[in-house]
Amino acid sequence: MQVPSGATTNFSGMADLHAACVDLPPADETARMAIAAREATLTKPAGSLGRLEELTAWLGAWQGRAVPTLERVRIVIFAGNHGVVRQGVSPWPASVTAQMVGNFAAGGAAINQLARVADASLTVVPMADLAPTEDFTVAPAMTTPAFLHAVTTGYATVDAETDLLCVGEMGIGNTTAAAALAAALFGGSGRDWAGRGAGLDADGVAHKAVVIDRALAQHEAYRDDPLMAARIFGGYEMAAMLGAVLAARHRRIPVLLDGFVCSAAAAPLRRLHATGLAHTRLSHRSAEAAHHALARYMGVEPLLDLGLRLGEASGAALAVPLLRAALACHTGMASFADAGVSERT
Ligand SMILES: O=C(O)c1ccc[n+]([C@@H]2O[C@H](COP(=O)([O-])O)[C@@H](O)[C@H]2O)c1
Ligand SMILES: Cc1cc2nc[nH]c2cc1C
Repeated sequence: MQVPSGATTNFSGMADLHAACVDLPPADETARMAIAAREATLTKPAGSLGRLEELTAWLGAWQGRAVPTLERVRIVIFAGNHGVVRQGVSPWPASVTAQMVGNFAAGGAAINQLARVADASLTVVPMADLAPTEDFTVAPAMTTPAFLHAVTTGYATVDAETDLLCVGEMGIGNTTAAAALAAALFGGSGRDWAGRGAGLDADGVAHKAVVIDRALAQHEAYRDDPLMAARIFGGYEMAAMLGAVLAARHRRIPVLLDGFVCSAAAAPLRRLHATGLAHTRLSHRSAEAAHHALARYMGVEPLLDLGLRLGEASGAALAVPLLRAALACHTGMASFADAGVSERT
């Protein structure tokens, strides 16, 4: 694991953060056009590598390179605990969050194996010493300073020398936070957004939906304010993911989002700006039932659909070899002219 770099951006107020979320740099369209031009010369029918072609162009457009690279792939996992766990919304005790952070450090988690396969570095950032947020059925999950501090921490974790960032999380109870945040951002009730999380049964999911409905009724301030919604219903690790995805945008680093929780954490950027998540791709569709709807609201199409419901950036890590394959084709294939292959009539 690597030690995160120190803070370079400090969001001192919600207005500061809001400004950073709406004043966003665009991709490098010259690089995108150069990649499309080379793609058209390669020995295959135009478009026959499907979404792989678009992925190469996306990588290069955000890296600002006509020849994209995947030398420095970094996975960052943020961990946090949730006060709403006391409402009985998870089948696991909150202590598992810290225990899994220990497991990440010891190399024993799924993500340690997947990061190695992806040839990616892995950084784990425990948030707020793993103290829980407030129970958001009673009070906002975070105070404004605590929320901004968590966003700033996530922002500072992103190393500018990164070719691709994979973002993920660990936090018992956070599928409830993600579901409540999704409802706050896109509408609907607890029933629409509550799912099995880390293994609830049907009765548990029904109870989780009631808890979410109570929380939505408790708060008003989130309406039409996506950042306020993230403060009220999110968590420290979710705020940090928001900060990391935002930092990547300002540094023009392409991002692979992970599952349901990661998507909900990043979703305020989509609500605040039509192209707020253009530098990201959704790595997979989680088995969490509402991820399908959330992806649709966010206007993103998952790359993989493997029935994963783990979190900890596992889906993002699994999509890295797919990007490496796309890039290998783009950089390694011969052109029609070089290979002496006839072009179509
Ligand atoms: O992000 C997802 O798609 C996802 C789906 C199901 C479970 N999780 C993980 O499970 C934990 C949260 O589950 P729960 O039931 O305690 O809310 C948390 O550590 C997440 O990383 C994550
Ligand atoms: C064991 C365990 C591992 C996890 N990894 C991410 N979320 C998790 C939740 C649990 C319960």
